[in-house]
Amino acid sequence: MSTTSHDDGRFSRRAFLGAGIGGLAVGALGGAGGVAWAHADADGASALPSDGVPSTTAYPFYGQAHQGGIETPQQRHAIFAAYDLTVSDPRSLQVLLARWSAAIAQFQRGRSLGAVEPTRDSAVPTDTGEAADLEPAGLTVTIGLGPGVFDDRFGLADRKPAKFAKLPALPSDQLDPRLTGGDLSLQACAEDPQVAYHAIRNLSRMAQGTATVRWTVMGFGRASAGKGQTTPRNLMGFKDGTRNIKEDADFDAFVWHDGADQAWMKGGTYQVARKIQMHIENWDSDFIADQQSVFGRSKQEGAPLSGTHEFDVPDFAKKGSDGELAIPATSHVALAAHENNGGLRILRRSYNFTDGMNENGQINAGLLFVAYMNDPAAFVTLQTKLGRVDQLNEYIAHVGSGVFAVPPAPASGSYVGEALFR
Ligand SMILES: C=CC1=C(C)c2cc3[nH]c(cc4nc(cc5[nH]c(cc1n2)c(C)c5CCC(=O)O)C(CCC(=O)O)=C4C)c(C)c3C=C
Ligand SMILES: [Fe+2]
Repeated sequence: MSTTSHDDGRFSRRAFLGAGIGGLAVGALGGAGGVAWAHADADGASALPSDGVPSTTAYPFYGQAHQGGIETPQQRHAIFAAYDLTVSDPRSLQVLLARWSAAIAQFQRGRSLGAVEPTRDSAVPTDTGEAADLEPAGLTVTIGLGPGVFDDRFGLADRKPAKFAKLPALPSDQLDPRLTGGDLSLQACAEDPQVAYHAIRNLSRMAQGTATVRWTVMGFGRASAGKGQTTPRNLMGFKDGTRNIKEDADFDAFVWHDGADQAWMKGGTYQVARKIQMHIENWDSDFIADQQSVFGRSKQEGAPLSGTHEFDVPDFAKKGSDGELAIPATSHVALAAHENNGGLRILRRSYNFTDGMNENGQINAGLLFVAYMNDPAAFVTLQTKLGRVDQLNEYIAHVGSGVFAVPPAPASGSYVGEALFR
């Protein structure tokens, strides 16, 4: 009996996919052999890496050392939103942070804000309802405070952490002002995109009269790996996140704020978000040797060009038989590696995004690069170097940008950032 079709001759979805890859596609390519995906199962059907958390997972919001969505195993989907505050009194900001915190605690438990179907005919539903029958899906919503929170509007200037400021102009920046900055940020991540969407939609609704959405990015697939997770691929087809921060000791050293200059930030961190457009058509027409040179890694395995396996430690001094460095000095990893940056490291928690096609029919897609670190200067140092000479620059453009201070998680009954106002 065939393992790829039903007895009645109907094709199963798996069989259809198998035929597409092994049959139809091969025919269309004039007989070129297909390559089995790393996770293909016995009958050739593609099985996705199964390292997402179960949909019933509900992460606690209160009483944690850190907000969720940072060290949390990276969920498959994300929506990032930056907001402008339209008020200028600290009380309104406090109320918004308190209301957001209470709502996020509900959402992370898989609950709605209130009745989806109120009993009174004239009542407007508090919750929009699209997550009513969905599981919590490992939702985390992370709140960040932009540099504007510490300007003269809210009387909080003396609470600004010493290292926190707007990002400076960086080499190769092609920032669109409409996708840049923000007084507040929300990062919603979940295994179900509708759960993340519901959170941002309802939190934005709650902000009416206090804050307006400035820019958003809808991430549809994780493009970084956390501890124990399979390394996913970005839209350039390369494994992304192989050498990410994964150990607790590295989180302590490079991610968590020690609260030394501002006690309210202890256990918090800084978030850098960049919307990075990819010139995908150019990339797709580049030859493989150049693609691998750009990253300094092989495409299929993700190995450093000095080695064989994904997790081999890169040898940046190794030369090939031609006398050239195996990992080019201007490759992305040679420039970004901690070995070549005085030990400096950041946590990457990025997502692929697509905005469809632009008016010229070109694919409008890229990387929602999100990174966490205990000093934003780490990003500035790396991006100053990358922006100058990274081979990758030919294929990308940084179009959106924001930096946010992320307070620790609130105690039970409190709210994110409460200690800032004490
Ligand atoms: C300023 C920091 C970084 C930006 C911006 C950035 C953009 C960016 N990166 C990729 C793809 C890959 N990056 C990889 C490694 C890597 N990238 C950074 C930093 C930035 N990347 C660091 C610190 C590292 C680790 C370097 C190392 O220690 O070896 C990799 C290789 C696999 C991995 O280790 O993750 C890929 C692939 C894209 C596509 C991109 C912008 C669109
Ligand atoms: Fe990178």
